[in-house]
Amino acid sequence: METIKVMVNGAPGNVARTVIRRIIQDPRFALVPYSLTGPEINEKICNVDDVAVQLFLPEARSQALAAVRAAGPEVICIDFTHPAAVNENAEFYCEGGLPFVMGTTGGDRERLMARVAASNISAVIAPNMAKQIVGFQAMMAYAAETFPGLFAGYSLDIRESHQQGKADTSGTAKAMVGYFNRLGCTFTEADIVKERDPQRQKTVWGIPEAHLAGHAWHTYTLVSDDETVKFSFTHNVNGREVYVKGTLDAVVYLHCRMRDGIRGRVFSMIDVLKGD
Ligand SMILES: NC(=O)C1=CN([C@@H]2O[C@H](COP(=O)(O)OP(=O)(O)OC[C@H]3O[C@@H](n4cnc5c(N)ncnc54)[C@H](OP(=O)(O)O)[C@@H]3O)[C@@H](O)[C@H]2O)C=CC1
Ligand SMILES: O=C(O)C1=N[C@H](C(=O)O)C[C@H](O)C1
Repeated sequence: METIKVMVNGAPGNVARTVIRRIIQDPRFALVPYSLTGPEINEKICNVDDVAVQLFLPEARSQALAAVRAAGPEVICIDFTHPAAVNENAEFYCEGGLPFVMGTTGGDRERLMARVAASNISAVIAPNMAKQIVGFQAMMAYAAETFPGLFAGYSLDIRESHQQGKADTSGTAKAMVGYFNRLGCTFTEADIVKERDPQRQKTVWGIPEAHLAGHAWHTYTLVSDDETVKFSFTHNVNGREVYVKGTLDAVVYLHCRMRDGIRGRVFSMIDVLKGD
């Protein structure tokens, strides 16, 4: 069986390390043991189980590219880094001819899409790789397309809680705003209520102490104008494992699309889930 070569960027960050650990164990993949890292990182190596991953600071991207090229052709990159790195990293992938799965949220998303469209590679870009949440997004997309204005007149409340270090508002919640708008709700991304205080997360939200450092809780609540009807949708994730399977599915999907000769295309996780 042919293995897919994969570079994971964002080590020693939480999601990157979790993804690396699974890739090492999965015979479908061969880890390219290099990782773009953040400006605050002093270590040169990130050890994951018995594999040493060499870290490259943002200013050492050209050395990283040379190392990746030496690993052979057709390397796919996975990006779980930082919102501030999204566009620069996308530039690195597009210039380097490296198809990529972008799990990192934030950055200038329009510029990100346009850069891929103008490039010689394709990418999977999605704010959430958890397949069951992607399925929920697909349901929302169907409802928005099929029943526009269904919830006109309803008030909407969106609340999300993540670990204290999360730099941006939930990308998943932002994506949901678009569906709710098409369903008739007046709401902007700025209206999303975000929680980053561990004390409140524990006492008000009931988030288990063990997961204060890594969780993603979201609730969307709709109430009719006369307050006689209420809908509530919740997805609460503890830990990081749920994102890994979807991410690896995305790598396989992207590998196949590149083999099909498709270039300059941005795929979503809904595309990956459908497997079209
Ligand atoms: N799509 C999805 O399903 C999911 C997406 N995410 C997203 O993934 C991203 C990472 O999340 P998480 O692992 O929890 O975050 P962490 O903060 O744990 O890890 C991010 C890592 O990226 C590093 N980094 C910062 N700048 C750069 C850069 N220029 N190039 C490479 N690496 C850099 C950070 O280093 P430093 O300490 O120096 O900043 C840190 O080590 C976030 O945007 C998050 O929202 C998370 C979970 C699921
Ligand atoms: O930072 C996180 O943890 C997560 N980020 C993504 C987002 O911003 O939506 C996905 C999930 O919520 C976890």
